[in-house]
Amino acid sequence: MNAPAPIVAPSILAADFANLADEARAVEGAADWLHVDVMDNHFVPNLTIGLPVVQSLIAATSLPFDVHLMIEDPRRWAPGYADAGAYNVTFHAEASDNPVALARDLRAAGAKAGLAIDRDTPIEPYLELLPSFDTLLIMTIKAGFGGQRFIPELLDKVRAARRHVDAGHLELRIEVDGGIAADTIEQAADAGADAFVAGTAVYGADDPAEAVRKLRRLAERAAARA
Ligand SMILES: O=C(CO)[C@H](O)[C@H](O)COP(=O)(O)O
Ligand SMILES: [Fe+2]
Repeated sequence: MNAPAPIVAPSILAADFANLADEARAVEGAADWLHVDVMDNHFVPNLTIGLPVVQSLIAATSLPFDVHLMIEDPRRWAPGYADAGAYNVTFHAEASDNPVALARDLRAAGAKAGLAIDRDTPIEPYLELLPSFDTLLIMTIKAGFGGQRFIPELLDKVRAARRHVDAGHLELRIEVDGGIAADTIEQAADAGADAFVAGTAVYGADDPAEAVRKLRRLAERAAARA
């Protein structure tokens, strides 16, 4: 495995929504990216925040934004997040009929392009698309809600993706999202993930920045073993 240094991305889904800017700033200096879950009450049953709030948050913090779009019709909405200055914009494979075209649009707008794979979607049909992407987000839960239990069986998709990425010498982050915490992050890193979203494990902790640092130490330890 040739994974680069691990990235930890706290998810503000688990933060206090009345104090989002402060919650974002609480992990500045510790986090690599800030993960923002955009849910539209159609692609998933939950509803969170949209572009105006993300624009304001981007202006309020220095962290690179990792936007996870759990929405229908991403071709209509995703480029707006790239235009707003998001570092990485990830949309779901299940919601897109032409993922490569949308990845091209996102890159043209100056963002990294991410493809997300939900719990029940096999990875194999998408492996050949990966050269068009910078990030592959593999859900380790069913997309839609924070605070769910990590599903270790889904790491088989991470292993398959890691084999493909390494064999093809692709420059692509393999990100896991859902139930990532001190007791699960090493399994995910061992499987080949090198970017880790954590909501509850960070914002449910007394010291969110220290929780991020601890997760990174565990991921680094696993990467060193590999
Ligand atoms: O995409 C998501 C849910 O669909 C969230 O990013 C994810 O749930 C993070 O929260 P937690 O770490 O609490 O599982
Ligand atoms: Fe997410």
